[in-house]
Amino acid sequence: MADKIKDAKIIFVVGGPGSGKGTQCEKVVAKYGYTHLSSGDLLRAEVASGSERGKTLQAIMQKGELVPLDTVLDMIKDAMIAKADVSKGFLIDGYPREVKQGEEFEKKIGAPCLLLYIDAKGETMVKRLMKRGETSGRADDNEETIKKRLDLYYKATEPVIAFYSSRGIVRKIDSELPVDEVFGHVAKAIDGLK
Ligand SMILES: Nc1ncnc2c1ncn2[C@@H]1O[C@H](COP(=O)(O)OP(=O)(O)O)[C@@H](O)[C@H]1O
Ligand SMILES: Nc1ncnc2c1ncn2[C@H]1C[C@H](O)[C@@H](COP(=O)(O)OP(=O)(O)O)O1
Ligand SMILES: [Mg+2]
Repeated sequence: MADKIKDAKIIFVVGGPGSGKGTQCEKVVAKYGYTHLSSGDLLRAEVASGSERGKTLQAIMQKGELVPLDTVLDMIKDAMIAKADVSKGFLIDGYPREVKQGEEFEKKIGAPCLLLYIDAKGETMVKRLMKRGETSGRADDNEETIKKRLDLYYKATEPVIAFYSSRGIVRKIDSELPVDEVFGHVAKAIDGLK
């Protein structure tokens, strides 16, 4: 596994709920042709399959909690293996959500060359998620769950940024700006990779 993807770039995309991770990843795919793997999308696909495991996952996500590490890491790993031969780069969106997830990813898969830290104010994220909730159909885009997701983000996920900062691979992106301007900064960070 590590062999198969050793030439592909691995980029972690980290930020609070509603910060704009998915929006920026879509644009990176369009411009650079990287493979976008969103942990949340992979989990929602499992829920949509109607499997027993999906039912368990749905209950956790509806509460705004994190699903077990092994479940989400296995899903990402399988998805990476499926694309390993054709992919020049992987955008890992929504993972790691806690330091332990980053450590396990590196043990089982490999090291990231860049962490895009998509940064928006708490109040901005809440506003965007409430708006997204009008049409997303997502069980977690409601006021009560949004609050829990934000709390968990500050508690569990922000330390991830500090952890990788010491390695010098974090690029902080101001996601308060209009989408295309945010993308300008994202593209600069990616163009800076060798
Ligand atoms: N820079 C931005 N300015 C305004 N709205 C944005 C911006 N980035 C994302 N959004 C909107 O905010 C919502 C959440 O974005 P999304 O990409 O789904 O975030 P995440 O994947 O981080 O939860 C979406 O409705 C999206 O259209
Ligand atoms: N890496 C991960 N570890 C544990 N749970 C995760 C996870 N990624 C996603 N989940 C679960 C819990 C999240 O609240 C839910 C939705 O995730 P998401 O789609 O990445 O949200 P968003 O894009 O709004 O930040 O799925
Ligand atoms: Mg998303």
